[in-house]
This record gives sequence, structure tokens and C-alpha cells, in this order.
Amino acid sequence: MALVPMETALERLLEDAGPLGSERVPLALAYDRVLAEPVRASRSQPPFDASAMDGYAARGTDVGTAGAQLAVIGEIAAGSTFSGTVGKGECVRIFTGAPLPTGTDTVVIQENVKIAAPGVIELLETTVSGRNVRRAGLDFVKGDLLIEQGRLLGPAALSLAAAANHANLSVVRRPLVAIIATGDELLPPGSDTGPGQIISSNPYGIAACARAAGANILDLGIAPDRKDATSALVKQAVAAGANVIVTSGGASVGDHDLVHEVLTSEGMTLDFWKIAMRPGKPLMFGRMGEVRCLGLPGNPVASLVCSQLFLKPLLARLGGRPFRQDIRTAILGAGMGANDHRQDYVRARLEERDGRLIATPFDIQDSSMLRVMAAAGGLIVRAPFAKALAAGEPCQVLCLANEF
Ligand SMILES: Nc1nc2c(c(=O)[nH]1)N[C@H]1C(S)=C(S)[C@@H](COP(=O)(O)OP(=O)(O)OC[C@H]3O[C@@H](n4cnc5c(N)ncnc54)[C@H](O)[C@@H]3O)O[C@H]1N2
Ligand code: MOO
Repeated sequence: MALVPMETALERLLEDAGPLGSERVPLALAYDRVLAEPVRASRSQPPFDASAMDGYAARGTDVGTAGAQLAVIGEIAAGSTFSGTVGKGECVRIFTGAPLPTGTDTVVIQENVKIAAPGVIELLETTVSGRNVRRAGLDFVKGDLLIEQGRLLGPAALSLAAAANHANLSVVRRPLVAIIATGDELLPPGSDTGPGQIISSNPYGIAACARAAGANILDLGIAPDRKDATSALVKQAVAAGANVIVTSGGASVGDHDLVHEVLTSEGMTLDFWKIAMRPGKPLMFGRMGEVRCLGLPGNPVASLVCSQLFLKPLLARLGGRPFRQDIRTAILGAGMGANDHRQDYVRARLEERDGRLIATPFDIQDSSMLRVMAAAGGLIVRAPFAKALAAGEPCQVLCLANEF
């Protein structure tokens, strides 16, 4: 079977992947969620002309002359209102956030007055009419569109939604990702391993990638290399409402690589299998109705690279989240040979020298080597049949620094 080019595989993976439905969540749980409906202001803010300072509210026409005296006829703090009307030559002691009393339009800050006599202040400086007042609706007016649909909710958006008097928000549902590791040799971390056994590491990295892309995780553990055991976990994933089933291992051509057979028997229609990439060649993708199935290769680095390149963008689409690979130009720290027909993702050390990004490929690129992967700041992307490059030449790097 001809290997599928990387771009074709990505296009097919994302072809009809759009945001899942929505759910309403309390504001306190809405951080890092994607807004499913625009947020409009249910009220105006501030809802009244409000004092921006601690001082004295007065008429603008009374505060233009230093040395003038005003009678203090009352006091008002934030949270209350002043029932009377302030006349010429009068003022009201006021505190930040309090509504301006009727008749006033200006606040003189307290630093600019002195007490001339009990109940009388004297202006030490002039104040321009209208100063130190926040007009009603300065921030927003009832009905204003405040936050657009599709926005990832961060701190300011959440405070804004709260100020606009929304206790709950409609957000895009997080995709649920079921993860199934396959292989007789696998045991969970913390186990005593016997002959021929290793620790199942892939689900942890896969889950972290999925979480970073906004998904919820259902780790279904390890299926031994038996069709019935693998089928049972796939059924469990479907029953739990998984939007994406991710398998790890068993994707290749060995006698014990059962994933394709099992997924097909559970109703998956294969879309593509075997990509012109390294690592990650045996990657498989198909659909079981609305459930997407991603068969990741078992080699630990391949499973991580494929999670970064395929799982994350897929989950971002389903969750309505923005996503873009962080690809930058770097300078090669060592020469590289010509590439073959597979797009290569070469683990590289990244450093900044004299303001330039230097990418140096690790000597050994075996796709089992997690230590190298964990030390790699990025993956040098080598197109199929790319020519040999000398140290010092530019290359493209997919930066992982903040993600791995
Ligand atoms: N004749 C061929 N053999 C292989 C090919 C091929 O094209 N022809 N492809 C190779 C490539 S590339 C890869 S990648 C692997 C992937 O194959 P599978 O997806 O079937 O993976 P397994 O055979 O199950 O495992 C491969 C390797 O990874 C280890 N593994 C598996 N699961 C985990 C896990 N959860 N945690 C840690 N390590 C895991 C497993 O023990 C094996 O060592 O196939 C090549 N072979
Ligand atoms: O391409 Mo495999 O995915 O070498 O590790």
C-alpha cells in the first residue's frame, strides 16, 4: 500500500471535524473553555455615574476657584445612594465607587481640600468640571456584544462575563478521549516486571497531549494482544461516549498487531493507514459513526509525535479551540543527510545563541528513545526528498519547548 502523504492525512483527519455541542457551566468552571454563544451585557457598567476617587461630589460650576468654600451636606459610600439633591455651594462627602448624588457632576479629591470649619471644606486647587467621575455605561451598555463566540475564556473574559451578570456560560463540550494501550508485554508503572515485560508509558504522554488540546481523558488501561480483550475495551470506550478512541501499539503488520482488525469488527470504516512520515508510519485513522478512531504506533516516540501532529489538531477542532503548530526557522547546529520519501521529524536540541535559534539533531533518532524525546526542544521538519544540509543552513523546527 502506498504511504499517504502527511498533508493528505491531516486534511482527511480534519475534513469534517467541527466543534461538538455545547453545555452550560458555572462561571467558576469556565476558565479555559471555548465560548459557544456570544456574551452580551445584561446590564450597563457602571450602572450609574460613579465616583472614581475618594473626595467630595459637587457641581462643576462650584469647583473652579481655589479658596472657595462648600457646605458638606451628607456622606455617601459605595453600595448606598444619596437621597437628597446637592445645590449651589454644597457638596457631599463621597467614596470611590459610590453613585454621584443628584445635582453633582464632579468629584474634588480629598487631597485638594482642607476642613475650614465643621461641615465646611475649602478648595486648595481648582478642579475641572466633570473630573473624577465614571459616566454610566463607560465600560459597557446593556445589550453590547462583549465576548465573541469561539473565544477561549481567560481571566479578563471571565471577569467581564461576571460583570455583565452572567452566572453561567454556554461553552463547547470538551471531547472525551478514550485511550487503550495494547500489548502482552505491557504493565502499568509501579509494577514488578517479569521476563520480556516493559512498562506501558505511551498513555501518559498521549493523555497529556489530549489534555493540552482541551480534552477529557478516559484511560482504559492495557489490552493484551487478544481480539476479545481489545474489543471489550473498544466497546467500553463507545459505551462511555468517547468522541475519539486512541489506541497505542498493534498498528503495524506483525502477527500480534490486531488493532485494525478489532476496530473494523467493531464497525470502524478505515480512512487512512500508513503515512509517509518518520516516526509514525503505521498511524491509522477511521470512523465508527461519529466516533473517531486514531491508531497510534506503539513505539513511544512515534506515539508522542503522532499525538502532537494528529491528535492535538483533531481535538482542538472538536473542542472549537484555536490550534497552530509552532513552526520556526532555526539554524542547523550540525549537518544532516538527504531525506528519503518519508517526511522526517528529527528530535533536536534547541538553543538560543546571539539571538538566533540553533537546532542540533540528536545523533540517534531511534523511535523508542524517550529520553532523547524529552530532551528535544523541537523537531526539525524534513520534507520528503529534502537535500542534505550543512551546519549553519536554515531549517524548519516544530517547537515543543512549552508542551513536552
Ligand atoms: N515489518 C515491519 N515491522 C515494523 C514496521 C513495518 O513497517 N514493517 N513498522 C515499524 C514501526 S515504524 C513502528 S512505529 C512499530 C509500530 O508498530 P505497532 O504500532 O504495531 O506497535 P507494537 O508492535 O505494538 O509496539 C512497538 C514497540 O513499542 C512498544 N510499545 C507498545 N506499546 C507501548 C506502550 N504503551 N508503552 C511503551 N512502549 C510500548 C512495544 O513494546 C514495541 O517495542 O512497528 C515497527 N515494525
Ligand atoms: O515510524 Mo515508527 O513510527 O519508526 O517509530
